[in-house]
Amino acid sequence: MLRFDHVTKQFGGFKAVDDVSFTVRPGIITAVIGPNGAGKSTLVNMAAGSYRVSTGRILIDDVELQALPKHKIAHAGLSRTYQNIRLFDGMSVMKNLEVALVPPSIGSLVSDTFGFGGRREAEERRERCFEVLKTLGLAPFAERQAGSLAYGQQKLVELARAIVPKPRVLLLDEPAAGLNHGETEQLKQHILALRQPDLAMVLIEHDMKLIMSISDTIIVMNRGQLLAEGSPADIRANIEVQEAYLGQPGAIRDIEAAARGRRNRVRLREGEGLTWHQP
Ligand SMILES: Nc1ncnc2c1ncn2[C@@H]1O[C@H](COP(=O)(O)OP(=O)(O)OP(=O)(O)O)[C@@H](O)[C@H]1O
Repeated sequence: MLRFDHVTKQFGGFKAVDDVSFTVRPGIITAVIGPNGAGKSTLVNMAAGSYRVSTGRILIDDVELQALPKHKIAHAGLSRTYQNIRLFDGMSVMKNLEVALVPPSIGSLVSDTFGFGGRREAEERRERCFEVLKTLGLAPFAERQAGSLAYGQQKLVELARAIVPKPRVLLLDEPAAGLNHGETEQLKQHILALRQPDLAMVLIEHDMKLIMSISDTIIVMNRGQLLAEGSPADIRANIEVQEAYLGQPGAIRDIEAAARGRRNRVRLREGEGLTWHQP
C-alpha cells in the first residue's frame, strides 16, 4: 500500500503539489488524472525519490520513503516508468532489464551488469528478465540494442524494466503517450495482466479512453490539489469533473468554492461514492 500523507512540493514560492493525501491500494489500478501542470508527475517524482518532499510523508506500508535515497526506495518495493523513455540506448534490451536487478549494496550498476556476482546469480537474473520479456512479447528483442527498437517497443521495455524487481508499488507515468491505437490496446492488456493482489499500481495518463477502461479508482488533480476521487463511473458521470479536466476555468472556480465551504472531506453526491476534497 502506498500512502501520500499531506504531501506538499514547493518550487520556490510555487506549490506544484499542495497538501495532497490519498492511498493507493494493492490489487487494483489507481489512475491519477488532471490537466497539464496539475502536479501528477511531481507526485511520482517525489515517491520515487527524484524530488524531495517539501512537507508531508510518503509511505509504503509503514516505511517512510521521503527521506530515503532512490536505491533504498527501490529496495522498499517501488518501481516506476518515465514520461520520456530513459533506456540505455547502446545496451541490449536484456542488459537494460538486468540493471534493475542490481543488489542495492553493490553501488555500481556497471560492475554488476557486466559481471558482478556468481554465475548462478547472473543466470537467475537473466532467467527473471527473460521471463518478463516473454510476458510482454519482447523475447525476440532480448539481444537487440534498446535504441534500435521502435518507439512502442521501447515503451514496453521500460515497463519490463520496472517489473523485473517484482515491485509492490508500480508507478506508470504516461505509458501510452505517443503510442498508436494498436499499441495502446496491447499496453492495456499488459497492464490488466499485471493486476495482482500484492501490487499497488498507479497510472498517470491523458488517454481518457484507456483510463476509463482499466482503472478501478481515479484520483483527479488540479493545480496541485486533489480535486476528487471515485470510480470511473463516478468520475464520468460528474460533469463538473469533466469540465475541470477539460480546462474550463469557471467550472474549476465553482468546484473550489463549493469545496472550500465544507470541512475536510465531503460527499456531494452520497449515492455515487464520489469524494470531494477541500482545496
Ligand atoms: N523541477 C521543477 N522546477 C520547477 N517547477 C516544476 C518542476 N517540476 C515541475 N514543476 C512545475 O510543477 C507543476 C506541476 O508539474 P507536473 O509535471 O507535476 O504536472 P503534470 O500534472 O504531470 O503535467 P503534465 O500532464 O503536463 O505532465 C508545473 O507547473 C510544472 O511547471
